[in-house]
Amino acid sequence: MSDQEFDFVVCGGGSAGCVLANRLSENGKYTVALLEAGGKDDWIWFHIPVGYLFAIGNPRSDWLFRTEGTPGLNGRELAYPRGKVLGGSSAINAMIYMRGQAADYDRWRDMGLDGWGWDDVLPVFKRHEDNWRGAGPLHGAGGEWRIEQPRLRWRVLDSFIEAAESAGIPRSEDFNTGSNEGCGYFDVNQKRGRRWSAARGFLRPALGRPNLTVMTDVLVDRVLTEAGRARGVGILRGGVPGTIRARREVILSAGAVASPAILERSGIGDGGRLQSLGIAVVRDLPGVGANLQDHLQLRPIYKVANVPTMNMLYRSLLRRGMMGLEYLLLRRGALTMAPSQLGAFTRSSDRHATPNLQFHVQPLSLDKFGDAMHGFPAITVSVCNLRPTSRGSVHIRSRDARDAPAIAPNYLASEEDRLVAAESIRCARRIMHQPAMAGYRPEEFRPGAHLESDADLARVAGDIGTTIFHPVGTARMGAAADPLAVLDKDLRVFGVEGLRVADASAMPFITSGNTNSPTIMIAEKASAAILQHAGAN
Ligand SMILES: Cc1cc2nc3c(=O)[nH]c(=O)nc-3n(C[C@H](O)[C@H](O)[C@H](O)COP(=O)(O)OP(=O)(O)OC[C@H]3O[C@@H](n4cnc5c(N)ncnc54)[C@H](O)[C@@H]3O)c2cc1C
Repeated sequence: MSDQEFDFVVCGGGSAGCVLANRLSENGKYTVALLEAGGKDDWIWFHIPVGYLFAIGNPRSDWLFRTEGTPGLNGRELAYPRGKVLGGSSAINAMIYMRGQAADYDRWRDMGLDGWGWDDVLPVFKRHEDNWRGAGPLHGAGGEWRIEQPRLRWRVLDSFIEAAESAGIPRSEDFNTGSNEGCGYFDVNQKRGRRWSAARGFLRPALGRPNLTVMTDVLVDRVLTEAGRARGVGILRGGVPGTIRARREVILSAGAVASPAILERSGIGDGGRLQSLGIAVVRDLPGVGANLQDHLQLRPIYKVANVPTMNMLYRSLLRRGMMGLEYLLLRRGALTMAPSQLGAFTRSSDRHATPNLQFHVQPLSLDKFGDAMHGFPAITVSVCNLRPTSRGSVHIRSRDARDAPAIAPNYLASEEDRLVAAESIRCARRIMHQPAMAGYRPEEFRPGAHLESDADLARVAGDIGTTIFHPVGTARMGAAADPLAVLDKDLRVFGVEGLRVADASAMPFITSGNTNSPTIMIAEKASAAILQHAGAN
């Protein structure tokens, strides 16, 4: 392939990459290439919300990564889904709109990252928002990122809100105010019953611009550097090597699994590790691929009676037909359903100043996503520790871009995380034992009411825990003196000119909630910093 040259080369067309492609091409002054390893989002299940059921675990849409065996999960390996298509993980995710807590961003600011406090990022969230509430002090309207209320309610979930209230968790009308404490239905990234991915929201409006080139089925191998400066990228297109040159900057937005892998293949990472793979060291940055954080969801399942759940509705062919018809005619009903509709945020103990648990309550149950639903009526009261203290890693196994990296999430490695796991199962039980649920005769199917001690609950957490799909932190921002920092506050890779990482990898600490919209905010701030720098040069 002959060399092509652009001002900016954006690697990865996911949540962050779609925002970067839009913003960097907006003023028409610069040429931009967006390189995506997956294909176009031209499959119906990228747009009908329940499509995640078919997209996760499917090579058409998912990288099909697997984790290493994890000691805290009693040796289990997990499927680790990541979107592989324009829109990235936002094309297959659960669509929950969540910013996190004000305290998350204030913590980033307080570690020396000026410009990342809640007061700094709130205007960024608002600017691209098109919230069903309209514009106000906390929300924006008219932007690219559409946010709606779910189009379906369930009696059993309404009762759960009442139960949470009597267990001391107040009702929440809005999880995105800076405090997400409370219980209520999640807002979702949908528009009139269709998924609203980053490709839909940010990329599609920019596609007609003559200065934006989108290339799909292009695997970025590594960043090409000359004298400490990024000059372009080496790619594989249909297995054929090629080069795309960057006049100004290369921006990695391949996500928290792939961005650190591209850095390592480029000679940017822990020097010793790179040398052992025969890779020449361009910059010794031991934080590359370290600091992996993710939310581990524990999935207590309760059998229930006297109330509809998806398990039973889905078994009936007639009901399924009706669901299809309802969607076609009204864009309503079960096909618009995000997997988790109801949320609750609370504290597992007084040790925490703000909620450290998030519940995702689902009117269905299954052994794991991809499996059939159980043949009995049940709900799942999934709960995760929002601020885990365990840290994992993502590292390449070889120099070959086609080899999947080794993902070691290291869940439940710390005593604190095991304690929170035990507390969170008890918290689920406390809510399910409230009078509002009594009419459904809830019966704990998993993990099992006989397990009560901290040690037993922590062990069984390892049996029922799985990812809630939020890996972050593998090329994190930090102060220059911080030995594990990879990026400065403007997302520039330390010691390599013309190279930034702008995606979920950049988070120093995981946000207390779902990570898609925080990643989109990061991409907005990266775009502003890149344009400012370009304007000054
Ligand atoms: C199943 C699932 C459910 C989730 N549910 C929610 C939710 O409800 N709400 C929420 O807020 N968050 C959710 N998340 C998390 C959220 O979607 C991610 O945090 C977010 O999408 C991360 O954005 P990103 O830009 O960092 O990476 P991604 O969106 O994953 O984008 C990375 C892109 O880079 C491409 N790429 C990777 N390697 C290369 C390469 N070498 N060359 C070229 N391209 C490459 C990928 O194909 C992909 O398109 C979920 C995630 C998943 C997977």
